[in-house]
Amino acid sequence: MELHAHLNGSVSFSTIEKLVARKPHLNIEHGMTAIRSGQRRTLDECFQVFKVIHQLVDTEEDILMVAKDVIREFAADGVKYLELRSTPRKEKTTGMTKRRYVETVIEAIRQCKNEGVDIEVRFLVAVDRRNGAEVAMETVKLAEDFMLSTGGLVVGLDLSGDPTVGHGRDFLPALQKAKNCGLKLSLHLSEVPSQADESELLLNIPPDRIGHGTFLHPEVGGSQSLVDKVRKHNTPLELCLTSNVKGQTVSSYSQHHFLYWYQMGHPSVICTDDKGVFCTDLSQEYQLAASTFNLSQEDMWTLSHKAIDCTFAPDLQQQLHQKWLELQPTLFQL
Ligand SMILES: CNc1ncnc2c1ncn2[C@@H]1O[C@H](COP(=O)(O)O)[C@@H](O)[C@H]1O
Ligand SMILES: [Zn+2]
Repeated sequence: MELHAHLNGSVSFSTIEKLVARKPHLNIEHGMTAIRSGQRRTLDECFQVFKVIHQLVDTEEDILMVAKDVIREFAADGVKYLELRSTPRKEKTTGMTKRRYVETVIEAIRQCKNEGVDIEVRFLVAVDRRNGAEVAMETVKLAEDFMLSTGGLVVGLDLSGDPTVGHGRDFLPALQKAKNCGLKLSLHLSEVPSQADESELLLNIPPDRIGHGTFLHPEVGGSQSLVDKVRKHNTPLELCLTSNVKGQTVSSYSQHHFLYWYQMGHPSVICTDDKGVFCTDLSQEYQLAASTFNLSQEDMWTLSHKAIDCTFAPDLQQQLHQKWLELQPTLFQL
C-alpha cells in the first residue's frame, strides 16, 4: 500500500536516463536529480532537485512515460495499491496545459491497467503552496472536474510544496471547497518546526490524511492539543522515513516520529514520498522501519494490512482485503 508518492519525485534512475537522452542540451547529470545513500540535503536543496526534474519532464510524452514507468516500478516492488499525486503544470514552451497534464497521467493509469500491470492506481491532484491561493482554487476546480469525469480515478487533493513558503490560512477556502465537493484531503502538515498555528488551523477542516506530521507532538515543539485533534478524528499519518532523514527534518532513523504514533496505536502508513529523489522504494522503507524499531514480519504485515483502511478508494477496500488474505500464505507462515 503506497499512499504518499509525488510523481516527479518518484522518477527512477533509468527513466531519468531516458529523459536526459531526450534533452541532452540541458546538461543534466544524475547527481542533480537524486540524493544517494549517506547523502543529506536541506529541505530547501531538495526543492531545487524538483526544479531540475521539472525541466526534464515538460511535455505530454514525458509525463506519459514517467507516469507509466513509476506505476510499473511500484508494481514490480509488490505494491498492489498506489495513490499517486502530482501538481498540474503548464509549460508555455511545449504547449502542455494543466488539463492535458492531468489527462496524460490518467491515460498512463489506464494504459497500465490495460497492459495488465498488477496494481490499482488512484490520483490526487496536488496544490503547490508556492503558487498561492488563487492557483489553489483553480486546481480544486480542475480536480473536481476530473473526479467527476474519470469514473473515480481522481480521488483527492494534496497540499504540498515548500512548507516554508506561504501560510495554510491562505488555502483554507480552496481546501474547504475541495472537501465540500467530495475530494479527499491529504495535507502536508508540520513537516518543518514552528508550524503549530498553521497545523491547528488546517486540522480543524479536518483533513482525511496527514503527510509527515513530523512536528505535531509536544516533544518536538508541537502540542498536546494538535495530537488530540489528530486522535479525535483518527486521521491517518503518511510517514516517510528516508525522505525525512535525507531532508534533515529528522536527525536519524531511530528518532523518527513513526515510533511515537505507532506505539500509540494510531493509524500510521509507511510511504516513500519521492522514491527517485531519495533513492528508495517501499520495500526498503518497510525494511528500515522493521530494523530500526525492531518490528517482526507479523508487525510489518499488519502495518501494510491496516493501510487498506486509510485509502481514498473505499470501493476497492474489500477487494484489497481479499488480496491480502490470499497473499499472506504465499509470503510467510505467521
Ligand atoms: C520532501 N518533502 C516534500 N514536502 C513537500 N512537498 C513535496 C515534498 N516532496 C515532493 N513535494 C512536492 O512534489 C513536487 C514534485 O512532484 P510533482 O511535480 O508534483 O509530481 C514538488 O515540486 C513539491 O511540490
Ligand atoms: Zn510529500
